[in-house]
Amino acid sequence: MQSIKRLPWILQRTDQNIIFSLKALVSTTTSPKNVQLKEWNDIPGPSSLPVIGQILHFIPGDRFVPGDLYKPTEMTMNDVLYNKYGPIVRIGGFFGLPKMVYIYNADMVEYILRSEDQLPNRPVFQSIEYYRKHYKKNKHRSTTGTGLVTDQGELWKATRSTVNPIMMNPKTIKLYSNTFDEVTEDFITRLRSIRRTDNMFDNFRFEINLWALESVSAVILGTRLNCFNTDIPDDSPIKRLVKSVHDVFYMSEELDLKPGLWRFISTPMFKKAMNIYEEQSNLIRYFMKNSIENLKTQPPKANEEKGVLEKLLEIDENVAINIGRDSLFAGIDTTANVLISALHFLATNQEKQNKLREELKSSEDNNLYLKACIKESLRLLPAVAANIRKASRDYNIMGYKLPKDMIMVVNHQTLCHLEENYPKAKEFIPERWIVGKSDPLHYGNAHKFAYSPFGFGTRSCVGRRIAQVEMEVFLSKIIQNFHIEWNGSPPILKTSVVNYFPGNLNFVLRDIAEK
Ligand code: HEM
Repeated sequence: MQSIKRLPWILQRTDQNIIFSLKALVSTTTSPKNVQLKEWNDIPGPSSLPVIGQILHFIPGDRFVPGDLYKPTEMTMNDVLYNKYGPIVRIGGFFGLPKMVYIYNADMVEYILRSEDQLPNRPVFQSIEYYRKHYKKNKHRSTTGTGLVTDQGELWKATRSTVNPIMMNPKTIKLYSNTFDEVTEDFITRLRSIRRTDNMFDNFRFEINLWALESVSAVILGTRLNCFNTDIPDDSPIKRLVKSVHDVFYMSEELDLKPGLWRFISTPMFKKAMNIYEEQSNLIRYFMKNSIENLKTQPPKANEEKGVLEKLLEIDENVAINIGRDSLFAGIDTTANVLISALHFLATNQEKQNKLREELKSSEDNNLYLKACIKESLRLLPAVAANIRKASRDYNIMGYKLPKDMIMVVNHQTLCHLEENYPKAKEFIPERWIVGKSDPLHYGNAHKFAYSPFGFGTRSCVGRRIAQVEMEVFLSKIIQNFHIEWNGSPPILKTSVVNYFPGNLNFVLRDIAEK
């Protein structure tokens, strides 16, 4: 039954209207008017067979089956696509995977992102959107706003304009600097208490995720969750939530970014995903409810600037809950994974690590090198490899006609790895963010749309300022307390909804005093 009910929703989604600025429509053309535009099918891309489409590229390969997009290891899937097919690649249109174009040309990226900046439609989390809006067993199903991650159009705009002045306000976010300091100091105490005799950890990733949850919830829930207590059982809401963030990203990748029939029938993967989304939704509601109740029982603070949750609650409790849900989903693995990659780059570039430590020891308080290390980590390994938009009109891109509703994946990770944008592109060189214009390494020599780790424009990351302060505090305290090394073979990058290094994280953390 579910299959019959779900299909009209998908058709309905493709109808969703986006108001598009006529100015953008007429202002840019990308090929002369008299040239006959080619169709989507003509775009280069992995070979396709009748009925099964490109599926053979997505399954393990051997000499009869290409399999080149099945968990590529040496290169990310984006690098494989760019190297094989060039700056525009056709993917999808089979087995429920919608027709998409992947774009690796910075001028085109700029053109698309600027054109789609009125009411940008980012159709990434379709299975989560389905859960939030349509899944019958969802106890808190809403027919009105479901959050920034899953709403589109005017509904999205209404929430975003409510939230922007609060979450994007540097003064409000600065209020949390001391809290982030305390969180990170407590984290360091925990690291010391659980560190093995070889100065390594059983599950470093989980520890950083706990730190990320503790930090972001200090803002979003207005309270400390005390994630670092050593006696928290494995089935506690805190540990279940951290696990669920990873599980939700994993399920979303399986359903939303890969071929699959869940859009038509209830596959086992679909059922599993709905249970996982439900678990996360319940957990976040549990934390939100506790925080809201606590706030209501506290006496009003005289002359004190109100925090994010208080401000949101004054406007609308539903918006506060939706933002809480999105932030605890989008603000944990992202921040944690960027910091893991920053630590890895610093561990494998000891002279840069020492330089950073020297800066932190000095009396300079602008921390230019610290900020440069974070930018460089985001360049080499952004948490999210690409930004995604659904076309609000027909496009003419590099001689191809991309019809309205086409999903356009505009990549920045691959653009950041090109020498034409960043000389010595594969090397970790934080200095490129500091040196003057005359230096060939100067970041400003790159196309300005090569680097956009937090997205673009009105739909860019709403947690960016929070993440920025969190990451600076984390990295500065860790580097001042520990000498970081990496023990073992280099990690392999997994490109998913969020990039990460799967498997064990072999960091060695020695106390600075020991060195
Ligand atoms: C280093 C950490 C982070 C990175 C790299 C990152 C990156 C991104 C990117 C690329 C987008 C999509 C932007 C677009 O489509 O143009 C996004 C959206 C979003 N992020 Fe982040 N993010 C980070 C941390 C956070 C944090 C800490 C929070 C919450 C406190 C957060 C909440 C969100 C939300 C709610 C959206 C959806 C915004 C909308 O659609 O209006 N993110 N993020």
